[in-house]
Amino acid sequence: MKQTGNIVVLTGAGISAESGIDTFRDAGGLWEKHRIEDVATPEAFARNSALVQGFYDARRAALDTVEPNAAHDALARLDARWPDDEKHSLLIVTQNVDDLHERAGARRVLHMHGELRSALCGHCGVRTPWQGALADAPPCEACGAPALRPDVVWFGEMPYQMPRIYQALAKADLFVSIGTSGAVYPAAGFVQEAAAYGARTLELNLERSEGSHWFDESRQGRAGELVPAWVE
Ligand SMILES: CC(C)NC(=O)[C@H](Cc1c[nH]c2ccccc12)NC(=O)[C@H](CCCC/N=C(/NCCC(=O)O)S[C@H]1O[C@H](COP(=O)(O)OP(=O)(O)OC[C@H]2O[C@@H](n3cnc4c(N)ncnc43)[C@H](O)[C@@H]2O)[C@@H](O)[C@H]1O)NC(=O)OCc1ccccc1
Ligand SMILES: [Zn+2]
Repeated sequence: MKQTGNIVVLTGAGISAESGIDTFRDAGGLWEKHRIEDVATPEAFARNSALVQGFYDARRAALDTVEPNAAHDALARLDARWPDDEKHSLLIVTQNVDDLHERAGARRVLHMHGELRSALCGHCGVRTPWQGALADAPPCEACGAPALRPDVVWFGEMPYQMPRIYQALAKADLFVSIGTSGAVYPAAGFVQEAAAYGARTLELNLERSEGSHWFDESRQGRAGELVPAWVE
């Protein structure tokens, strides 16, 4: 059995569910209230930017009403004690656009689908930390274009930092997936990528995900219990 030195953790909406943030596909989830095509594609933004800005402004505002939960805290503890040297590394790749990993104290976090607390200029690409609404945003400070949009990856757009993610998957000894349904690519394909390079693969999820059969082991339950138990 390969010694566990290099760990990649993939998280999805399920890890933030116990903090009170809606998931996407569960009953009453975001995609029940909004059609993906209407709020999470570049075409939707071009068609009706006010609707899309409103969707993300509401989610950004909701961040002030929630706190990290025991699963975020446990990953932050792992991040604090796991070495970072030629034999050890840890990367938390999240599909989530919330800031709960960082608020729990985790540092080695990569937001592959972007962040609510950031604005992206659609004209010059400059990113600006953003707290309030974007609906009535001023023009971009860098280029003056009225083109500020949520700094999130929409369907059909390339996720962020893919080369860094594939690099980490290629050297991973252990790949752990937490709170994700495995319905959205390329994230849903990471387990196969890691397994192809010989990593052990573990799923921690409320129910078996669409890609559950790709994992060496799948544990069902709430992240708030499963993750602290796994980390300790
Ligand atoms: C719908 C799907 C079929 N479509 C795609 O995958 C598309 C198209 C596609 C690409 N490749 C393919 C291959 C096959 C088929 C389709 C495709 N992918 C794309 O468009 C991607 C971009 C996709 C990103 C879109 N943006 C998001 N988010 C940001 C915005 C926003 O947040 O609004 S996706 C968004 O939805 C996904 C939601 O999934 P989950 O997080 O898993 O949430 P979900 O609700 O589904 O599940 C929650 C799970 O938690 C569990 N759970 C619930 N409570 C708990 C609990 N308490 N504890 C534990 N578990 C729990 C539940 O049981 C459940 O299993 C996340 O990724 C999330 O970020 N871009 C792209 O492909 O670019 C080109 C490319 C790429 C690479 C190389 C070359 C070219
Ligand atoms: Zn600009």
